[in-house]
Amino acid sequence: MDEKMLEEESLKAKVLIEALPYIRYFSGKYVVVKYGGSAMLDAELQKNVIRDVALLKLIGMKPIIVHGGGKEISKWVKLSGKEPEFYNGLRVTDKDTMEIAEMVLFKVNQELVAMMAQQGIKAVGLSGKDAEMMRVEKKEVPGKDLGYVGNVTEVNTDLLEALIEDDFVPVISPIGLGEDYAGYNINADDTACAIASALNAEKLVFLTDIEGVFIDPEDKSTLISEMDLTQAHEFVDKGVVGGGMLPKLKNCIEAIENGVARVHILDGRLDHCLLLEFFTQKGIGTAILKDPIF
Ligand SMILES: Nc1ncnc2c1ncn2[C@@H]1O[C@H](COP(=O)(O)OP(=O)(O)O)[C@@H](O)[C@H]1O
Ligand SMILES: CC(=O)N[C@@H](CCC(=O)OP(=O)(O)O)C(=O)O
Repeated sequence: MDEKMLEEESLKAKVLIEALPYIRYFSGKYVVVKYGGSAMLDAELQKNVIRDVALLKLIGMKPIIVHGGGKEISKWVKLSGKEPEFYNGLRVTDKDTMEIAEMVLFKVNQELVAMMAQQGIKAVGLSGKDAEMMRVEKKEVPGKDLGYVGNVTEVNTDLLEALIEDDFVPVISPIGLGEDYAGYNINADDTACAIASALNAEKLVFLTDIEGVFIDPEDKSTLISEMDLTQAHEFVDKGVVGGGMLPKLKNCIEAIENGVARVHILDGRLDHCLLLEFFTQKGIGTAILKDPIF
């Protein structure tokens, strides 16, 4: 080996050593990864994300994937001749749209399951209907009927825990079982928050299409790398965050208040974002933590 090669190999060894305390800490713990549709840009990127999740599993963590697919659902709604409609970030879901959403989410789910298999990991695709895992009530908002949109009322973790105990990785789609036993469309961030809370997960990671939470999204120097609950509440109340980031940050707060130890918002378009977040001292994106940061 020449000197340059030796230097490169030694750098790899250093990376592994830096990862050691994190591997030890997270081993055996539940980590929920919310993989949003906006971060599923192409097959190569999806493969990288899935490979990272496979690695987390192989070194002893208990990962659970909750996926979205909003963009893909909108594509198929348009192909059916309708215009997708959203109200406060939630899809207005009539019966036909629900049928499309269930078909599309099943397809996305099974693609992710197959990609996990390609990495040698046994993954199982589930929706909230399986074993009544996620029960929902119809979401009521003043002045608008959202149709088949659900609020999670109960998560039954028995099936999840049994699967994980048997070494399977659950891949969950954001569909819940209604009081009328029909399928309901749930926002995927809400789904991830509900699952992570019910499992008391050590970590919940949102993979999205922006580097993290910004004070001003137009000014990249204003990225917040860590915030505590007080700051997160302030950001929501003072309207610092808007768009899709607002419900996401509210979910982060709810997850922490429900016992999830740490929540992260990362740019899922960045290659190996999960590894960079889990195994480096500085991490990437925005971390929301329970206790004040000194
Ligand atoms: N202060 C902010 N910091 C970061 N993102 C913000 C902020 N305010 C609004 N946003 C918007 O929130 C979006 C992320 O939410 P969303 O599109 O719902 O993601 P996903 O589809 O992954 O769930 C970003 O692309 C950005 O345009
Ligand atoms: C009620 C509601 O809005 N449901 C979402 C579910 C999918 C989702 O949230 O996907 P992303 O994470 O990719 O946005 C929808 O129909 O788009």
